[in-house]
Amino acid sequence: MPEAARIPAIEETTSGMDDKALLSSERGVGQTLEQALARFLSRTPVLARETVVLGEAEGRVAAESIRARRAEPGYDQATRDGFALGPTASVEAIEATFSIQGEIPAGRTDRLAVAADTAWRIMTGALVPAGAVRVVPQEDCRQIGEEVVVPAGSLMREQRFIQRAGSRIAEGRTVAAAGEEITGQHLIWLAVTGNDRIPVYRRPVVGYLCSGSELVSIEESPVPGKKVSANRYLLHALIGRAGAIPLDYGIIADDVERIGRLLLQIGGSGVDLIVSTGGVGPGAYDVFARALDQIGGEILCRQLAMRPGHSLLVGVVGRSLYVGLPGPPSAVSLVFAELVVPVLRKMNGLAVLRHEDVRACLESDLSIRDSEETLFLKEGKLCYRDGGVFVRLPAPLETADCTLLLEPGCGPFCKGRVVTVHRWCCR
Ligand SMILES: Nc1nc2c(c(=O)[nH]1)N[C@H]1C(S)=C(S)[C@@H](COP(=O)(O)OP(=O)(O)OC[C@H]3O[C@@H](n4cnc5c(N)ncnc54)[C@H](O)[C@@H]3O)O[C@H]1N2
Ligand code: MOO
Repeated sequence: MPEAARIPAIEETTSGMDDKALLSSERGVGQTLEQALARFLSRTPVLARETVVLGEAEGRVAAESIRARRAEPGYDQATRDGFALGPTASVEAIEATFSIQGEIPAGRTDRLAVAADTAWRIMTGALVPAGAVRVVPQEDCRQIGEEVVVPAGSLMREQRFIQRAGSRIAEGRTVAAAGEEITGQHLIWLAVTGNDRIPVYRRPVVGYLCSGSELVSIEESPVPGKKVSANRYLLHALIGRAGAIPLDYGIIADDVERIGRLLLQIGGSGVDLIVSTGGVGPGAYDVFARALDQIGGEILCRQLAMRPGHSLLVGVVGRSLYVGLPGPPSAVSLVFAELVVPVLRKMNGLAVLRHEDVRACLESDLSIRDSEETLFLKEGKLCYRDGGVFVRLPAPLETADCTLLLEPGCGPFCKGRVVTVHRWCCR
């Protein structure tokens, strides 16, 4: 278990708020998503750096700008199987004849040269001999014994089928920028430019638990009144896709003392973030806020001016950040995407924390109560046609791919309205 990072002291601006807003914001009640996220991020540390071997770098975030230690390609290489030609005076003629000096397969390293009116048979990726003017693909010429006949058109073609040393990546050029996620393409560029040890940020470790006395594990057949903890699987996937390491702390009953003890145990174990689902609602079973109070945890936000997310808790337990998500699985995925993903992106060291805003046209009317205070989040399904971006609610059992953000005071949300959408990416 990694040593937990120190959580920064809170530092935020409260200017521009009236007394009532200030009071409620201090208690963390009724904040907007933006305020809650700013407060959460202000307490989120960027994790420590470590070095990984290139084979393990995919999906990690570069902790500094990584430069080409050598140029790519490292030598002038042929990009076709064919003939590397020396200069010839007979470009004006219909064709020119070159005598073949030998063959250069890929991997041959001796320094060769090509004289005027001669050619080397050459393979794709092989070192081009000094003095070569161009490579002509084999299908464009005729080999007759020890000679090759090349038509004039091929001798004048703009494309020379030689990739010069350093023409793709010059030595010293940035291959991956600090704060950028290392992708499969970066692996190619890093490998060819001699980068085998990659400085990255440590991945966040996220402990998760699901609360609810109605929850059972998948091995059990639930009797009426009980249900399988689907959030267990959802959270595992969401955390992993956000570039973090998920640790399952199981199902826990709605019991303040037991929850408090478990939170203390997880908070003391060095995880970076604790995520729970359920037990943050308004009723008598609002157990997490009470547990946090009992164990001396800090509450940063609760009950956002947002649905889902009206029931929600953000806080600090020991040296771990904590977020208590609402119980319904659809609320879990929406609030996770909007509030938790940016926090994990910051811990991971990513330069860009937020989802990309997409403007999309509603495909049908949405029956959402018009509200002056509440932001409504809905799962959406994007589609692209006729050069436009459209969004609709997913059909039952259809997977969603975005969050629809229905801003307060902007309704009614009728067919044809353009709304903001956050497309879900891997992190
Ligand atoms: N009088 C009011 N009641 C409720 C309100 C309200 O404003 N006034 N808000 C509702 C909303 S919205 C939500 S969200 C919930 C929040 O309550 P909790 O966070 O305590 O969530 P639970 O009651 O524990 O669960 C809600 C729902 O989700 C199911 N659930 C919980 N955990 C899981 C799991 N791991 N896997 C699958 N499903 C789970 C749970 O059984 C409930 O059906 O409060 C509303 N009530
Ligand atoms: O509080 Mo609920 O989170 O609106 O789904």
